[in-house]
Amino acid sequence: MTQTIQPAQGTRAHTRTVMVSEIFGPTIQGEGALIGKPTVFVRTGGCDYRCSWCDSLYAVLPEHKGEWQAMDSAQIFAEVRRLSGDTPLLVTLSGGNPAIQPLEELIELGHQYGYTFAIETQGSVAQPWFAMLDYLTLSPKPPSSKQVTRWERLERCIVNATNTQPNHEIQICLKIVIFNEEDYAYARYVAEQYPAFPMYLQAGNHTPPQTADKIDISGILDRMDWLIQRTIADHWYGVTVLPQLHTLLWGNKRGV
Ligand SMILES: C[S@@+](CC[C@H](N)C(=O)[O-])C[C@H]1O[C@@H](n2cnc3c(N)ncnc32)[C@H](O)[C@@H]1O
Ligand SMILES: Nc1nc2[nH]cc(C(=O)O)c2c(=O)[nH]1
Ligand code: SF4
Ligand SMILES: [Mg+2]
Repeated sequence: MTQTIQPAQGTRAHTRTVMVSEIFGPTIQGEGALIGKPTVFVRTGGCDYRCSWCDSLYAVLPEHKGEWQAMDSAQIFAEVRRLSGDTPLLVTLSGGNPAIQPLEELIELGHQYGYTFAIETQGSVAQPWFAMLDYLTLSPKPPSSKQVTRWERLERCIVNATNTQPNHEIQICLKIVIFNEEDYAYARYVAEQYPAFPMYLQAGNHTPPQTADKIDISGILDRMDWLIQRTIADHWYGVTVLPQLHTLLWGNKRGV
């Protein structure tokens, strides 16, 4: 799409705001490659997907827009600094889909103060600023989500992320939520396409906030047990199988 709105004369393009659903932490990263690491989350509002089992619909659906706030990077970073007691740490950008927000300035600002940045995104929107990230988690959605993967877009995310400055390194991984055999087959396919990237399989939570009042931890652990047996039966030893640690600890609670 061509840019139709030009900033007014004298207006710096960097005043673009980010739609924010919540900023919280420090807590631990509960998922994937950085599981257990202290982090502050910046959760943006708005998503181009509607996963059937999404656990963060309050950051996805337009009816929650009234709860979101348009913030500039200085405001977001001030809140990150306040929460972290001015001590640099890992900032995790999630959502919604954070890739539809202008986050490059926040990353640039945070880097100046020693903060590092990870993003969680489904790989449906590629941004040039992915190359500025320290960690990129691509979480393409399996059939149970009822979303359709645009493979060329996932590929574009990787191309953009690897187009780094000479002195910068980014770690890329894949994380796929699994509910059933079809999802598992999808994950096998993705791993085959991208053998260079570590693959994390995440046991799905079938009781996200909108579908049940109470979380079914033993059901999630049963699914994880099945998933472990499934990978071992296939001799798939390069994979890592994980739960959502925050879900085991704190259930469907928000802001943790
Ligand atoms: C809420 S999403 C936000 C970031 C981005 N939209 C994405 O999906 O990667 C963050 C992570 O939570 C995972 N997730 C969402 N709902 C889940 C559920 N019910 N069980 C397990 N993981 C879930 C997503 O697959 C994604 O890896
Ligand atoms: N502790 C914790 N870890 C997480 N990892 C990914 C999350 C997300 O919603 O993106 C999340 C979250 O909401 N909380
Ligand atoms: S892509 Fe992520 S935030 Fe969007 S609906 Fe799916 S799980 Fe939720
Ligand atoms: Mg979550």
